Amino acid sequence: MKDLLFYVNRLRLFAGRKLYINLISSVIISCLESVGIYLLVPMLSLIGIFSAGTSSIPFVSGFSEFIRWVPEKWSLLLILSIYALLIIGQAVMQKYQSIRSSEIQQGFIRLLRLDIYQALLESRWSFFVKKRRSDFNHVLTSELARVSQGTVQTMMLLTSLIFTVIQITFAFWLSAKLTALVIICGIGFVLFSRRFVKGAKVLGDRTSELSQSYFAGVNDHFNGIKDIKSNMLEKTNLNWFRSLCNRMEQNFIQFVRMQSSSQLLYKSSSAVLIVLFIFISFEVLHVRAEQLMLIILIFSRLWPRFTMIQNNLEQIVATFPAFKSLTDLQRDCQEAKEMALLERESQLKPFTIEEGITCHEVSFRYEGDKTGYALRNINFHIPANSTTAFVGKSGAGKSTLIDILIGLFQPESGQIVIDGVPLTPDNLFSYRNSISYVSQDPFLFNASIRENLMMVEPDATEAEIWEALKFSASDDFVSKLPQGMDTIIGDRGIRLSGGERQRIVLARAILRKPAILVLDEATSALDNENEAKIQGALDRLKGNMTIIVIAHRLSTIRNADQVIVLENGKIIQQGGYMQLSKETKGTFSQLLAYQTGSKA
Ligand SMILES: Nc1ncnc2c1ncn2[C@@H]1O[C@H](COP(=O)(O)OP(=O)(O)OP(=O)(O)O)[C@@H](O)[C@H]1O
Repeated sequence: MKDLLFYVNRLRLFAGRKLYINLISSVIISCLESVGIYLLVPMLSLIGIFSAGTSSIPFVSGFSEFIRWVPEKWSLLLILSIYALLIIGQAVMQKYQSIRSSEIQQGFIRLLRLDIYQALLESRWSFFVKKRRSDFNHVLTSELARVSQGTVQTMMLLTSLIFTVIQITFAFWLSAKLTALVIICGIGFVLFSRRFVKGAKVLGDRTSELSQSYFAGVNDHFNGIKDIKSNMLEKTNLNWFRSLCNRMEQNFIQFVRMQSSSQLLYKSSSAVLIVLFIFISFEVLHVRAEQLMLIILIFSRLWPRFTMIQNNLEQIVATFPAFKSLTDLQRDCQEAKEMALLERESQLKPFTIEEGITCHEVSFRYEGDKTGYALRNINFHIPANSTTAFVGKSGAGKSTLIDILIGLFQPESGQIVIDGVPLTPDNLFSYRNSISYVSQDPFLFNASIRENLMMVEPDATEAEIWEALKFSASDDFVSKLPQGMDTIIGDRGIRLSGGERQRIVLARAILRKPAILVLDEATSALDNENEAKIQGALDRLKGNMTIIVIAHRLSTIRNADQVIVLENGKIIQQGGYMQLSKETKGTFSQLLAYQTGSKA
């Protein structure tokens, strides 16, 4: 409920004048409708259905006075024309009201989407390490749609309530006793329907859980489709999916069943109430026929509104979990926020490295990891424009150290110092903006090669792009593609081979002309020939750029200026390649022996 009110308030702040105009339109539409109903009495009495005694009804008496001034043969036409004008007026107002409503709704969805997307983009890397990606998809698609639906339902509820209050006021004016009777019955009904509202809440919670599992599952399955196929897991996954779909189907049917039962009870009890109402009005309260007719007309217009209020309430309650998911994610994002994008952009200053990067007494532990430190007391210096390679067995801490070096994680203790200045939130984004990072599993977008390259450097010239492609030994294969650089490469670059993907990502990294180039196993998918070409290109870059490499294949780091060997989160060896390869003991010589096939 608190979350819903928060979003309703946001809607109020966002839509402002439009929302108030809509609410005022609802008031006017309801008034026009009530006047239209009242006009039926003089109309029917002119036709001869009611006696002249109808003038005792409020408003009608005033109108009868007015009509007396009009020649008799025109009076019926006048009333009919006013009636038609009232209906046309209502229709025109309803048209603009529904256009405005959809403008408010769509604008509000856009606002929420942008808000959550920006908040996610601005969140720290550690936040993404903890969370499931599918949860973001789920909130951005399914839950956001439910939140917008819930907000609209709340607006509709408000409109229905305004309509109801106005109509009831008119009815009170007509006959206080009869209206009081109807309201008492209405209150009884609302109390009775509370259990349906509770049921809607339970089903709403379950819908949210199921749709979260659905998103997570589908996401996982299609990300891992190759493993599923190659391990013959299709049947297991299909069974899981089938069972989830069944549960979703049952949940939805249960919701509709509950809604239909509440409708059935509502309609049957309404019928009983109307019969009782008419009986009491005639036999006990001795109400006049025309008064009773007006009251019945007003309430027959109101019944669908009551049903709508009941439906709106159930649906709003069913969307409570979606409101909660959205506020939870927004709160988590807020906590994990690094800095507003705009602030960040204004802070980007040209960044160069004159002396080098120093890692001083850095220790790091993953959140909630009770097994210990991933890195402990790490110290080293990377001179500017040199090449440094990190090696070590799997799980030694190489990737974690790189994540700290590029500012994605903050060390638990110790610091990263650039040219004698510690890395702080003030210089972090300029520093990061000067880094090109190529990961083990590089990401390419489902777009053309040109678009993939230019997204990091929109002003790059054709010559610069080809130069980057040449550097990464990609120019040959790209020029042979059917559409050359404009060839679309599929999801994550699936239409390219692993080695081709790595080479395009390398070209993208180099196109930015970064101060620091970080290659995390970036050449692992290349054959010897292409690896040699890239090695040659990297050698040509030596002295112009600070290069940091993680390598499993030691042949790729022969020309590194220094090699740092990690084991269990600690530096155990450090020196030039030649120097370390001469040592007969230690991890480096073991790794070298495994790779050259000789015994350590
Ligand atoms: N997100 C995480 N949460 C908790 N622990 C993690 C996380 N990522 C890595 N670790 C742990 O931190 C340690 C260092 O991992 P890291 O990925 O840095 O090693 P690595 O040397 O890069 O390994 P590899 O060569 O296999 O990629 C390992 O013990 C690993 O289990």
